[in-house]
Amino acid sequence: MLCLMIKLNNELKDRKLQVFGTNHERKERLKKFHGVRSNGSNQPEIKKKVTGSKSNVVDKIKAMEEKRTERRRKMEEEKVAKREKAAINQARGEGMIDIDFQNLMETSMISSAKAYPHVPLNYAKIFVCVRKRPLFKKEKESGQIDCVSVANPVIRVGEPKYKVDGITKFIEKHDHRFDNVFSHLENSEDMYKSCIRPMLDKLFNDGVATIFAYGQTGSGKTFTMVALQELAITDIFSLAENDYASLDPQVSLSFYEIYSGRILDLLNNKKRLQVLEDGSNKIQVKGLQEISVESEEELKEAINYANSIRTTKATQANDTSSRSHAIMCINIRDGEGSIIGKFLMVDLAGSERAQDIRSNNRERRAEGAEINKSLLALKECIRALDNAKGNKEAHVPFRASKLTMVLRDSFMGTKKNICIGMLACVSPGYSHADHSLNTIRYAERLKEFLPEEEYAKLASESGGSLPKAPEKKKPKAKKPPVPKESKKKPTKVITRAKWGKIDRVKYSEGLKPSENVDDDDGDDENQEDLMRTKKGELEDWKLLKQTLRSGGEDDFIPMDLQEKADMLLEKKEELISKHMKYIRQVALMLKQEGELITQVQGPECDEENYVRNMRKVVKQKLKIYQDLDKDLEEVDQLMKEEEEAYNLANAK
Ligand SMILES: Nc1ncnc2c1ncn2[C@@H]1O[C@H](COP(=O)(O)OP(=O)(O)OP(=O)(O)O)[C@@H](O)[C@H]1O
Repeated sequence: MLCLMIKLNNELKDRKLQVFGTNHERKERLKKFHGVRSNGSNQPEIKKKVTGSKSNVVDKIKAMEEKRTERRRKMEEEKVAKREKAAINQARGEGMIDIDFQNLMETSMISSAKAYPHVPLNYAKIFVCVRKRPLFKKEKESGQIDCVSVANPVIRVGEPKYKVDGITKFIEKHDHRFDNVFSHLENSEDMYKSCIRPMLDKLFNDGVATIFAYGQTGSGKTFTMVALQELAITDIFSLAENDYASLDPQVSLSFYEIYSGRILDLLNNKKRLQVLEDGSNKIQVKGLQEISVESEEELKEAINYANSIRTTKATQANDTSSRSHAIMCINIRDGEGSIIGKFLMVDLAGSERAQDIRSNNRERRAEGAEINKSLLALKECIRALDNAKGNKEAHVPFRASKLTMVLRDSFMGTKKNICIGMLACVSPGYSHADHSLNTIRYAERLKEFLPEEEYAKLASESGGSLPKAPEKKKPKAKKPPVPKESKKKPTKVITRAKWGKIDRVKYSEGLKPSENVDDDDGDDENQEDLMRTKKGELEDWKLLKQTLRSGGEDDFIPMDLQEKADMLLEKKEELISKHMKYIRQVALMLKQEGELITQVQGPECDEENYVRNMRKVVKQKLKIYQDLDKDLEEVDQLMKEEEEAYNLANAK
């Protein structure tokens, strides 16, 4: 053992190796020096290992380099493709578009191959359609991308978004199904054929057909309504003169707008009207003019005129943005003058105006609050009607807003054939995606839609086809017609329109339109109706708020602000009408004062009479101004409260 150790030590020393450790360790050290593996083989174990790993690393590096080159090649290709696309966009006159989003959007569009033919909408009492307007040149120039695609009855909004990393772009797709949807390639005639034409027979058969156009400013509501009106008028006259000639139908028109809670007659110098509910629960727009028309041209001219004087304001989206709800009502009366059918087309104010309730301008806030309330009320009325499934006892909260109040007959009148159509209009630009989605969601909540299989069956039975022709450019809107006063042929005007029989008054050139209307101020019966109307409005609005709250739909509405804005608007209206009444009274008193002065300065010089009567006048005036001051103080206080509610809502 010792000998072995000495031998091993010597060998180790000869080879300049270290001599510590056990004999086994010494032997291993020597073996290692001679390149002998511990299993006894002569294979250079370690050497091989080193050589193997080196080749792996080289392979890996090579693969990585290849990948990098491929990645660079792809990036370069993408850059070139982007440059090419940008050049194409530029050549088309389109602005600086985000090419990534443009590419993503193009691959996210719904395929029109999936589209069903449009279904004629006489199968439903309530129908809801969506129309997408084309992207305008100036929108393309400003870098807008089309984010809306259509495959009837589905509409898809692609919402451009960033992932949480804040860099990666993606498109969130939102698909929604309706009764019919129309792409920008389809024109108003396509829409008319399936949506409006099927309901016109109802107008001659104890029916009320009401069409609404809903959507954001500039989405094409007025464009659609005007085109549909023109087409409908031609057919209404054709039906009246041919199919239903035996009824001796008479066509008449009324046209008014609701702006900031005020009802203004568009056929009578925007005269302010009142909506009142009488003792027998009939809703009347007091003093509304109804013009009896003899021909298609006369009707179109009157409608053009009314459309041209609507309350509008230029916005970024639209040169003439409507701030009011416009209600066109064509009445069909039989030879006796009784109404046999009504056709209403309601061009609603821009839906995003409802958000003006948060504006920093009080007037805009008041407009916004009113629009908000009326659009919510409209939604609830249509929904209630859909849920009622024909149950006449079901409560429809039509009194909740002026808009729904004047449309009572559209929801629950005595007519047999009621039909409601909602045409939701959307703008295609991606910066409007939010608004387009809001419009679509509003429209979607109005009714329950047919399951896809049933729709498919209906569509295949209808035999309709999907028109693809690009929309022809419509001629510019006609100039407002010559005011009625200077028209050569006098038109018949019907005052005090009633739902039943009417009394006709010849419209003469010398007569100012306002002279046709009664002034009901100070009328006791009127006051009673007014109180009833206000009470009904408050009750239904309260009910509507409860419904919204229970459905979790009031989260986004600053209800306190809405309440205060409503109260302020109401009080302001009351104040102004009182003030006007006082001015008339004071004017009478001034006349009386003048007479008293003349008398006291005259030869009779009855001073006692002068003093006695002047004191009466002064007392009356003091009372009037005290009353006025009280109302002014209330309005002042409400303005402060409304301002506080606004600050609170915006602080949330
Ligand atoms: N389908 C369409 N095809 C071609 N042009 C359209 C279409 N829809 C709308 N337009 C054009 O878009 C512009 C805005 O349309 P329109 O006035 O109808 O919008 P709106 O929704 O009524 O807006 P507002 O609520 O502000 O009144 C108009 O110049 C109109 O001619």
